[in-house]
Amino acid sequence: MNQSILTEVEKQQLIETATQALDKSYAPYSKFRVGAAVLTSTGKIFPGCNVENASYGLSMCAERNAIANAIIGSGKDTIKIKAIAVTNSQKVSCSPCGACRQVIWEFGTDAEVIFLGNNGWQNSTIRDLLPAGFSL
Ligand SMILES: O=c1ccn([C@H]2C[C@H](O)[C@@H](CO)O2)c(=O)[nH]1
Ligand SMILES: [Zn+2]
Repeated sequence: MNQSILTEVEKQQLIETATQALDKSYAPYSKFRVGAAVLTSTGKIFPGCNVENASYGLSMCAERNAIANAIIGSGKDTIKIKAIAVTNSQKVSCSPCGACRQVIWEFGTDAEVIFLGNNGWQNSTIRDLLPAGFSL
């Protein structure tokens, strides 16, 4: 468990936004609803949910949809991810998948990652989850 760089209010708002995003999830195939929320360095929070497809491999994770939403909603060339929270409808331990870790890394090598672990909310960093992430 890492020390959080967020205020308690920021953390609760991020978790609340990720939890609300669960209701928007489109997951008729796996029935595994995922909600995520990105906190940018400007202090704004953006939600995302997983969106599946009948062609299963085209399904998109909640984390990457939240990042896309943050980019669209930020109106700047790029964003900096301060933190990302992720939760799921089954309340099982679930950290971002490998693809999402690399995409988080792209927009915040110091990002905090808050996810539902085995014993409730767990704090980590993208550096811990993705050692030696790829950058150009
Ligand atoms: O971190 C994760 C892991 C899985 N999923 C989605 C993809 C798919 O729709 C469903 C089951 O894998 O969960 C996410 O959104 N984020
Ligand atoms: Zn993913």
